[in-house]
Amino acid sequence: MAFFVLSINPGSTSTKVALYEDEKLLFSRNVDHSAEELRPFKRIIDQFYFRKLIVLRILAEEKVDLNKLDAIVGRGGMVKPIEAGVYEMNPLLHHDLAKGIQGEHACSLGGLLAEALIESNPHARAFIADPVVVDEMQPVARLSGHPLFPRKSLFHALNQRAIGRLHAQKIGKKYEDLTLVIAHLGGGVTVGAHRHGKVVDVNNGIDGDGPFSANRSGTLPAAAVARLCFSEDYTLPEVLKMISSQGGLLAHLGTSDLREVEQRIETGDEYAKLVHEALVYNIAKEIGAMSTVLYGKVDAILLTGGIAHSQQVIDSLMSKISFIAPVYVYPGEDEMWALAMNGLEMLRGAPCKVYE
Ligand SMILES: Nc1ncnc2c1ncn2[C@@H]1O[C@H](COP(=O)(O)OP(=O)(O)OP(=O)(O)O)[C@@H](O)[C@H]1O
Ligand SMILES: CCCC(=O)O
Repeated sequence: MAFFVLSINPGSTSTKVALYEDEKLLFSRNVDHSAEELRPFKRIIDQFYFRKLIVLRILAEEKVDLNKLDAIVGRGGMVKPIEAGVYEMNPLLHHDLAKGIQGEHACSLGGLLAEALIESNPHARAFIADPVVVDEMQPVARLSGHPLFPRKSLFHALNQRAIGRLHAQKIGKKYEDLTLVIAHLGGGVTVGAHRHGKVVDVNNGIDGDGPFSANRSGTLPAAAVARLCFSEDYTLPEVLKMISSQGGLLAHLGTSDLREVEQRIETGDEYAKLVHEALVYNIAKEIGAMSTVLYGKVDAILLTGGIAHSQQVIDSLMSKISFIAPVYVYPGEDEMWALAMNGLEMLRGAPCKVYE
């Protein structure tokens, strides 16, 4: 008997939905959200009905009967630090996703949407898989320069691991046997040091750590941020938004769409060109840093995420990092497939992890 599994992936700039019949993709849809469209929502949890309507509209257009689904797997979520794996929705997981106990991120809506959409279908199951809070960091990587501010593992765990596995499969090896630097270049940018199947260090993509991205600030000069916080010109939510959703390309150029930035460069916009160069420069620096975490013994550098579609970014990155290790480009992401396959494994009887 075939299983029907729906994947839902709310990203910071998009909502992606895909349906699989066992391993076969039936459809995949992506709806982009402009910064203007998302601006009215004070908190990400406030986007729940907006995103739910988008998913329902896609399902109606694709003529999908919710009662025919066996599982929905949502990307998750800012819950407790947990090991990699698949977790079935339960009341505690619902609570922690809705509250965003480690902060706000669009992906927290994934599990909540999965759960809400199976409400009228008692035979279906709702899961999250390899959430952004997967934490395998080595002890030395957890220390920042002050004990009050330990470094946290918050990254594109699902896609980084899926691309690591895909690459290993392509070269006929096991992911667990490789050392890889994997850079996810999307709405957020995270660069992970993967040592034999564990992500031993990674920049925290959302809290102001590492390169800036489409809409995140990345690392900022700490003292300048502290002064701004006490200037009384900004509230805490405003400063947090600056860091996690209104920084990067968006703050510099008023758009989080790299395609638009590249069009502006073509029309001679010098500032857009400088920001584009700075984007690449900072990503390259982080890749260099993660290569030292692996003592320079890097089997490959893998570039993935929406920004990896840009030939301009790839060419410019290559010139800075190809001396480290062979570079492979996997544009976009394999998250939809990874979500569905994780759900399928559970339906076929694999043990599911319990969030507690
Ligand atoms: N063909 C392309 N050329 C250049 N840039 C692109 C292309 N396609 C997408 N992008 C850029 O990629 C970024 C979005 O990447 P992506 O879709 O991976 O983000 P997301 O899924 O919303 O968030 P995240 O990846 O952090 O979960 C945007 O800046 C977008 O303009
Ligand atoms: C917290 C996951 C990484 C990102 O979206 O930047």
